[in-house]
Amino acid sequence: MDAYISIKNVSHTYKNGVTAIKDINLEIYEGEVVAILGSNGSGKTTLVKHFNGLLKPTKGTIEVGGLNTKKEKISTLSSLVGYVFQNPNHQTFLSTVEQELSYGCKNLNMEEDEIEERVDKAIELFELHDRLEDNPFDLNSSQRKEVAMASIMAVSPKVIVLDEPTTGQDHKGCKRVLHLVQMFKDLGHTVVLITHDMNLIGELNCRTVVMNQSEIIADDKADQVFSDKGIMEEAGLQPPQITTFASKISTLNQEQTYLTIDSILKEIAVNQKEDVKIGTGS
Ligand SMILES: Nc1ncnc2c1ncn2[C@@H]1O[C@H](COP(=O)(O)OP(=O)(O)OP(=O)(O)O)[C@@H](O)[C@H]1O
Repeated sequence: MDAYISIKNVSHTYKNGVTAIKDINLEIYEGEVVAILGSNGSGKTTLVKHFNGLLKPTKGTIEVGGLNTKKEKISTLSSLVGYVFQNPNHQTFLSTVEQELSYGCKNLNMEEDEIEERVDKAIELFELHDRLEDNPFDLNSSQRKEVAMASIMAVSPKVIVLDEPTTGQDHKGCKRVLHLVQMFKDLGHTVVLITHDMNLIGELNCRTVVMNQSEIIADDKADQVFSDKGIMEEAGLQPPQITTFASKISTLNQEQTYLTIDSILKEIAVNQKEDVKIGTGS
C-alpha cells in the first residue's frame, strides 16, 4: 500500500536561518493514528504545517494523496488535510456556529446541497443541534474547540491534524478528545496528533513519532517508545505516571509496558484467577 503522506529528505529553514526540521523521512498511511511527540521547539508544528501546504519544504519533497505539496495550492491541500489549531480562537471568527460549520465547504466552492449535507453530518456527529445560532465566542473553550473540529469534519479531509487537542481541557474535555480521535479513526480518517499529553497517547497506544532537535529519533508504537529509556531521556520526555508506577511493582509482568490503569487491573485480575486455580489445585 502506498503512503498517503510521503515525506522524503525534507528540511525547512525559516527566513531567520533556523532549520526547524532536518532531513525528515516519514510515511503516514490511510487510517493510521500517529502521535508526534517532542519537547518545545523540536520541530513538531513545523513538520505538520507541511502536510497541508501552510509551509513548503526548503529541501526535499512531500506528497499528499500523490500530490507534490510544492506544486499545489493550500486550498487543494486543505481539502485533503484538515488542521485543527491548538487555539480555537485562531480558527473561529464568524458570528454563529452554523456559519462556522459551512465556512470550509464554501471556501472550497462546493454546491449548496453538498454543503448542507456535510454540515448536517457534522452537526449530527458533534451533537451541535442546540448550538447552531450561538456565537462561537460565547461558548467555553472546550465547546469552541469542538466547533473548530466539526467545521473541519464538514470538509471531511482524509487526514485530520489535531494540534495539542487536550491543552487547556478539563478531565471531561480530555475524555471527549479521546472519544473524538477514536470516532475519526472509525470513520476512516487518518489522525495526526501533536501532543504533550502522554496519557492521551497511552490510552490510544498509537504509532508515536518522537522528534528531538529537528529530527525524528523514534517511530514505533507508544508502549515501545515509552519503554525505551534512552529515547525518552534524549527527547526529555516522561512516560505516563501509571507506566512509571507499574515499572516499580514487582508482581506485575516487567516485560510489559503498562499504559493505562485498566491494563494493570486486567493483569491483576488474571494473576488473582491464577492464584485461585493454584490454591484449589484445579
Ligand atoms: N515562523 C517562524 N520563524 C522562525 N522560526 C520559527 C518559526 N516558527 C518556529 N520557529 C522555530 O523553529 C523551531 C521549531 O519550532 P516548532 O514550533 O516547529 O517546534 P514545536 O516542537 O512545535 O514546539 P512547541 O512544542 O513549543 O510548539 C524553534 O526553534 C522555533 O523557534
